[in-house]
Amino acid sequence: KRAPAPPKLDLPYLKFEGDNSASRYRMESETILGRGYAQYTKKGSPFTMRDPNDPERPMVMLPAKYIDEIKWIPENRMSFWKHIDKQSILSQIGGPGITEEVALAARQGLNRALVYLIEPLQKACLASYAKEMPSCPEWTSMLPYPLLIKIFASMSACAIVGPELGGLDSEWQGLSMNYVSAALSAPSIVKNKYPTWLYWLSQYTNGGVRTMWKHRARAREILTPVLQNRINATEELKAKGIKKPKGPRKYEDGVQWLLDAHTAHGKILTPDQLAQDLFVIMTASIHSTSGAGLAIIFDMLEHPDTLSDITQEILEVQSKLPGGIWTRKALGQLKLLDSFMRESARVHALTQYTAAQRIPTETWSFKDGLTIPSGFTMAFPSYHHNFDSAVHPHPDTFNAYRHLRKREESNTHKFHFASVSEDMLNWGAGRHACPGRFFAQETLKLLIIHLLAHYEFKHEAGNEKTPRFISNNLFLIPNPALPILFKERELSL
Ligand code: HEM
Repeated sequence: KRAPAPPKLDLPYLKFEGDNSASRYRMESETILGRGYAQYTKKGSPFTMRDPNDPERPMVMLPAKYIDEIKWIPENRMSFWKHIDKQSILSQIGGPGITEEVALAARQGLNRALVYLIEPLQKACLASYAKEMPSCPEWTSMLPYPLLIKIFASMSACAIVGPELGGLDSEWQGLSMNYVSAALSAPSIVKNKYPTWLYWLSQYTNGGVRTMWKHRARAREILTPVLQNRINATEELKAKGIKKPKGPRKYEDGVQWLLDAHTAHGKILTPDQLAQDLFVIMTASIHSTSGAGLAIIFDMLEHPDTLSDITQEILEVQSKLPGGIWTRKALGQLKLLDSFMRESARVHALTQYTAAQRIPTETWSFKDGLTIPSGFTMAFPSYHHNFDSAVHPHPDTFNAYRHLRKREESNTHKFHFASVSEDMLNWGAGRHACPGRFFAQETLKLLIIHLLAHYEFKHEAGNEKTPRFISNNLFLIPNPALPILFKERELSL
């Protein structure tokens, strides 16, 4: 029996004149979003357009004024995870899904421990550069994106699985990266080949999905002793009557934080659940952070005028660091670099045209009467919000000092790269606002410090017309296939 057709929405529906095909949306959805923003959102009204993840229901684009009303509504009424499921169907084919414990582990465990993690992250960053970056005494052409992925992955492994598994050539590194690429490519193949009610079959018949299940099983095996170590360490503290130790515990890593989060919710963490939770953290973090990093590099090439000031700022802070070891406080002093990173995030919206996507699980009415039936995806057009002159004066100018000036003039605690604020919706909002954003901020800074200190980089002649950014449905992705020239330099930091 067919499900009843979803209700019709009494809201303007925007589409392309003439060719209104799915492939046109893939390349040009920004045009419709831009039109809708100018005509409706900017004036405080919603509009709808095709939802690339739902052929039956359009997506509702909301003005920013509605965000406060939904940002703290619990997940079971206003779901972010259902949006992720619609987008990637991962959890329907045996892949990992976001859970309360994953969010809690990142929000509390990771963010509290971040202050202790900077030194190991710096070491992992340097070791990974030494391994992955080819020698380049002369200008040498390279693809920066795979490099960024490898370096960020090895930095995050040291934080996520800790010392036993996080090493550079560890089995975990290869396994988890292979899992993430299978998990990113398998869903679209399954979506194209199977009807929704046969998705479950893909674990037996589809090579990519089978690979995911194989990696999940192996991860379960290698995580079993690591989890036991964390359980033992927690028991030891308990036996000594220590509830909250001063300073870092024996283990401060994803395995420990997930164990803490499960315990806090009265749940037992199994090795299989641990594998899934770690994989979802990696899936959420690797390409998003590497993409933001690549966008920053492209912007540094496009707007080199502030690079000498940024390098000078790094030199000044670094010169006062004992042993050249960075701390969270010292990274926080890189205010111009931070402002540059936030400006890059403003103009490229951290790779997504929309933010704070939510699906109401029951009919939802806003205070002014706007009513959205369950199952429809609502989102905020964050990219166009970033280019609204009422939000950011002279929005078409890339101004590396923009957010630094705002910090100086109004509030030093706001407008950092990782700040969630009304002027930038990229990190989402409320209970689901990205809990990994501070980690992304600090890892990107460490990565960029090393890059600026040891390399010059420039575009290759002849590729001026190659697009720097590519639109894909509601994503804006820095071109991963654009090579850049690198050359080693001696700038002593
Ligand atoms: C530049 C890099 C990143 C970007 C652009 C990004 C972006 C986002 C966005 C837009 C959301 C949804 C927020 C909302 O709708 O309110 C989100 C959620 C999430 N992110 Fe990130 N993220 C990044 C890095 C990371 C990292 C490094 C981690 C983990 C270490 C992480 C873990 C998560 C998790 C677990 C959630 C779900 C939170 C929840 O549902 O409560 N992210 N991220």
